[in-house]
Amino acid sequence: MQANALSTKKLNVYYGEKHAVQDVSLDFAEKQVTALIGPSGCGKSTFLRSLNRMNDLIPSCRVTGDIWMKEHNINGSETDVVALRKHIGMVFQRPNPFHKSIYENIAFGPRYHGVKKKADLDNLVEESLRKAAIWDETKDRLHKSAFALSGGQQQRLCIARSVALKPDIILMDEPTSALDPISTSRVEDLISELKQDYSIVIVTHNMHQAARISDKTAFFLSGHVVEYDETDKLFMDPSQKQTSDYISGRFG
Ligand SMILES: Nc1ncnc2c1ncn2[C@@H]1O[C@H](COP(=O)(O)OP(=O)(O)OP(=O)(O)O)[C@@H](O)[C@H]1O
Repeated sequence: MQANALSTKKLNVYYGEKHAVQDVSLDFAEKQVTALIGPSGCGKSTFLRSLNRMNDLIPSCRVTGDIWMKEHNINGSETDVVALRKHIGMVFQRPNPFHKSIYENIAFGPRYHGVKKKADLDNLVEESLRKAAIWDETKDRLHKSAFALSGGQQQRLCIARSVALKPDIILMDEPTSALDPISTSRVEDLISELKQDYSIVIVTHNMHQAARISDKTAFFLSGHVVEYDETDKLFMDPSQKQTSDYISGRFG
């Protein structure tokens, strides 16, 4: 049986009185892509952001329940969230490179975490850009601004920035929704390659995308998980009527 990279047990998320995520228990297998789908406002992003404690940054937000990474429950006050986010990286909907050079976008995080030698940083920059399939497009302009890259290239740079910290898990919140079809296809190919080394959890509104790139899919509705299964099974033979109504476009 495949080991889990991360598991939630009865995870609940509240914004003040609003109960946005309700009793969600999910296991994310190592080196697999798991897609979170569901209509707007059903709690996918809120759930995703809980997994690396990004919701801590929202004052009204409260998260209860367990998030297990190996034998550690990371949803506790003793968790060092900066160190945690090194293990669980995040890529956002809109590419958000730093106002720095391509090289510095990658080197910044590892340097902060203690990699000081230039040769080590050079290697890490190249390795990360290669892993994110953007080395060939950037190798001759590493010291130019990241903002000179196209949107699709910036998103692959952001993935490289995440990879440079050698995470175990990469969370992606609609990473292609701001991209054109060709850039989307490149990022999808990249996700399929990255799963050889990383466990990936991706929120997507695009059901074709979920079907193309994920191994497992969770269907969220009104803060609950209605169904969680192998992607092929969930799309071809869902066990819940709400799932079949959603994937056939009857609502959402
Ligand atoms: N910072 C916040 N403060 C208060 N309520 C919030 C906040 N962020 C999200 N919510 C509410 O929590 C619920 C879940 O939102 P969330 O963004 O997680 O849904 P989603 O499924 O990711 O939606 P979408 O697909 O539109 O991004 C919604 O009702 C939303 O209005």
